[in-house]
Amino acid sequence: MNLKLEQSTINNQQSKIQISGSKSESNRILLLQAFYPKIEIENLSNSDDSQVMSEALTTSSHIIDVHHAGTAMRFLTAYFSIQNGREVVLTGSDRMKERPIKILVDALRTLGADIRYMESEGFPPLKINGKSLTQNKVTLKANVSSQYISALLLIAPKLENGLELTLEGKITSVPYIHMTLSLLKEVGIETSFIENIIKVSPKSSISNQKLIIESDWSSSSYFYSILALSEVGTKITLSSYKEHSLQGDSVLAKIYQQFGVTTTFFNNRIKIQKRANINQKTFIEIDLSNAPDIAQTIAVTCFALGLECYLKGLHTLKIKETNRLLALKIEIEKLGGEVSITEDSLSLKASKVIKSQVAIDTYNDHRMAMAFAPLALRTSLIINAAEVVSKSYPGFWTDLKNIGFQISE
Ligand SMILES: O=C(O)C1=C[C@@H](OP(=O)(O)O)[C@@H](O)[C@H](O)C1
Ligand SMILES: C=C(OP(=O)(O)O)C(=O)O
Repeated sequence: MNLKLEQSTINNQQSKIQISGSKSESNRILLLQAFYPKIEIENLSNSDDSQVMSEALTTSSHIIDVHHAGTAMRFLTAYFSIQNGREVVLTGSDRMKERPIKILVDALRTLGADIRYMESEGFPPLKINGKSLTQNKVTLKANVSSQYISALLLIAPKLENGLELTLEGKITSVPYIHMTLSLLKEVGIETSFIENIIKVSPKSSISNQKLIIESDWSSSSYFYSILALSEVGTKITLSSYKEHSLQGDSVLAKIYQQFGVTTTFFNNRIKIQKRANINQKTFIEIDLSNAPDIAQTIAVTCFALGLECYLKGLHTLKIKETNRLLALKIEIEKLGGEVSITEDSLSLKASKVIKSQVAIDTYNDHRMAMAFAPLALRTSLIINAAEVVSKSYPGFWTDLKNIGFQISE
C-alpha cells in the first residue's frame, strides 16, 4: 500500500492522541509474565512485534517465526535456551537472517545452552534445544546491541544461581539495559549494576502484581517532529506518559526544545507545543548512542527545517530493520538534501529546497515511513509500502488523519 500525503496543516482542535504501550517494555514484561504468571499487564503495546512475542510465548509449535522483531528474536533465543526438554527453530524475515546474534549465542553457550545455526554462522535461524543451564558467569561485548544483554538479564532470575555479566567495551543503548533492570526490580528481583558488572539474583516466584506500561516514547517522536514543522501556537496532547520514564527515548522532550517545541507533563499526559521558530543558522549536533531509534525522526526534522546537523553515536543503525544510515541518505537526497554518512554518524547540509511528489521507499522499516511523514507539512509526498508502520505503531496513519493530514491510497 503506497500512501499519498497531500500538503497538510494540523487541526488544533482534534489533537489528542492515545499511543499504545512501549514495545520495549511490553516485550520484556511478556517474557517475565511467561516466567511469573502472577503478573497482570495494562496498556500492552498493540505493535506487531509485541503480538509476535506474545504468540511465541504461548504456542506449542516447533517453528517460531518472529518476522522483523529484533527484541523478540534476541529475548526468545535466551528464553527457549532454558525451556528444558523443548526443541524449537527460531526464525524470522530475510532481514532478520542478516541481523547478527553471535554475541548472544556465544554467551548462552558459555552458560551451557545448546544452540545451532541452521544457515549462516552467527545469524538466525537457530535450532535451540532447551536445557537447565548450570553456569552463572559470562563476559560479552557490549558495543553492538544492548538487546543481547537484556535477553540474558531477563532469563537470569530463572537460572539456579542467578547471573553475573561482565560487559566489555563501550556499552551501547544503555537506557534499554536500565529499563530491563528496573522492570526486574519492579517485580521483586534483586539486581546490581556497578561499573561494567551486572548481577541478578535468582527468584522462583513472585506475588500478584499489575504492571502498567507507559506509552511508547519512540512513537511520540513523530509528533515532536510534526510540531517542530508546525506554526507557533500549535499543540498536541499525547497519553499516557510519565515524567520519570524507563524509556531512553523520553530524551525527546529535551532534544526538541532546540526546535522550539516544549513539553508539559500533566495527569499522565504530555502537552507538546510549538513555542518559537528556530533560527535558520542553528547547527544541531546530537549523540544518539543512548536513543538510536529517534535518529531518523531527528534527521528528517532537521532536513525539513533547512538546518545543518551532525548526528553521531549511530553505530547500531546499520544492523536494524534496514541499514538506516544508508536508507536516510538515499531518501533525503531524493528530496534534494545533501547527506554524508560514516560507520556511526550522519551529516546533513542546510538545504533550502524540498522536492515535491517524491516517493519515499521504506525498506521494510516502520521508522522510515513514520519519520518522513511529517514532511507533508511542507510538501506533498508518497510513502511506499506504508503498512510497515504496524511493526511498532499500527494506528499511525489513522492518528495522522485525525490531526489533519490529508492521506489517500
Ligand atoms: O531493548 C530494546 O527494547 C531495544 C534496544 C535497542 O536496540 P540496540 O540495543 O540493538 O541498539 C533499540 O534500538 C530497539 O528498538 C529496542
Ligand atoms: C530497532 C528496532 O526494533 P528491533 O531491533 O526490536 O527490531 C526499532 O523498533 O526501531
